[in-house]
Amino acid sequence: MTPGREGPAAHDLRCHRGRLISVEGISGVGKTHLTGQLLERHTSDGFVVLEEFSQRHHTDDNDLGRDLLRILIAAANGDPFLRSGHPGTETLLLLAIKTFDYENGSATALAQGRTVIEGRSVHSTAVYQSLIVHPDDQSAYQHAQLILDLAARWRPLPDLTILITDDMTAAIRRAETRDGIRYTEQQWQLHRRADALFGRLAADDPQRLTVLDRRRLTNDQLIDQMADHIAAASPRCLAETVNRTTAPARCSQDCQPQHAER
Ligand SMILES: Nc1ncnc2c1ncn2[C@@H]1O[C@H](COP(=O)(O)OP(=O)(O)O)[C@@H](O)[C@H]1O
Ligand SMILES: Cc1cn([C@H]2C[C@H](O)[C@@H](COP(=O)(O)OP(=O)(O)O)O2)c(=O)[nH]c1=O
Repeated sequence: MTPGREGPAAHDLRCHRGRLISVEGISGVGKTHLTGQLLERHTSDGFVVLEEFSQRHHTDDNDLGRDLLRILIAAANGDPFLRSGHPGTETLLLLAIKTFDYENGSATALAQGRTVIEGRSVHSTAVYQSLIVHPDDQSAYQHAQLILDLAARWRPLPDLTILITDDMTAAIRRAETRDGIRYTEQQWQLHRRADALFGRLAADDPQRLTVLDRRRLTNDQLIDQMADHIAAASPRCLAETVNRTTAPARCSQDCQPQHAER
């Protein structure tokens, strides 16, 4: 340690764990498709993919995260937005699932230096749960920040969130075709608000959230840019800061702080 200093300043901390990445965006935007193609092209990069939230990728594996998801889906009685009428309970269970993902799988993979990609992570919970609770967009936005802040107290936020965007109608129609369903007007409205709220959260935190717009990029460009952004992402050892409040740093188990190179 440098004489006369008590320790490294927060901005001097560097992390040795792997990168924690999430892929977010409204239904049908291509998260699963693009992540699959990314993995096919980067087989040697040691990526670990988690898609715990997905109701379509739901399997019978016996673990706590999937058990919690099963309970949520059963209680929601077919509602694609997992609404059982108890939004606080749902939100805490969804955050419990994401904390479980971290404790059960991601933490070990990250400690081994591997890159973990979460298909939908805490930003999805923040967006959809706050929209359900708050009919007005400003209150929903503030509530989303609270949910992110709460999440960051229990597990690290992703080092990088890739937000895939597209024409909203085209994306939702793809999800309808894929799932063989038709969303109601009220559900379309929720997708519309989710699209806007994801965008607002991304505009607030451009260092953490990168927007890739399918309207402006070819498929190959999208996948290349996802790979480039992931390669450039740095694992964060710093205390997570959301909405100007500081949650405890959660990376002490994953990495050793050291002096940054100057
Ligand atoms: N670039 C693409 N080319 C062909 N099909 C695509 C493409 N992107 C998405 N799709 C299809 O559109 C549907 C929605 O994409 P998906 O990746 O499942 O979205 P998400 O995971 O974001 O909900 C799927 O049936 C998928 O196969
Ligand atoms: C994570 C999360 C998802 N959802 C909704 C959004 C999506 O409609 C659905 C997620 O299902 P998923 O299978 O991940 O959808 P997609 O691949 O189409 O993006 O659950 C919530 O309502 N609340 C949440 O906290």
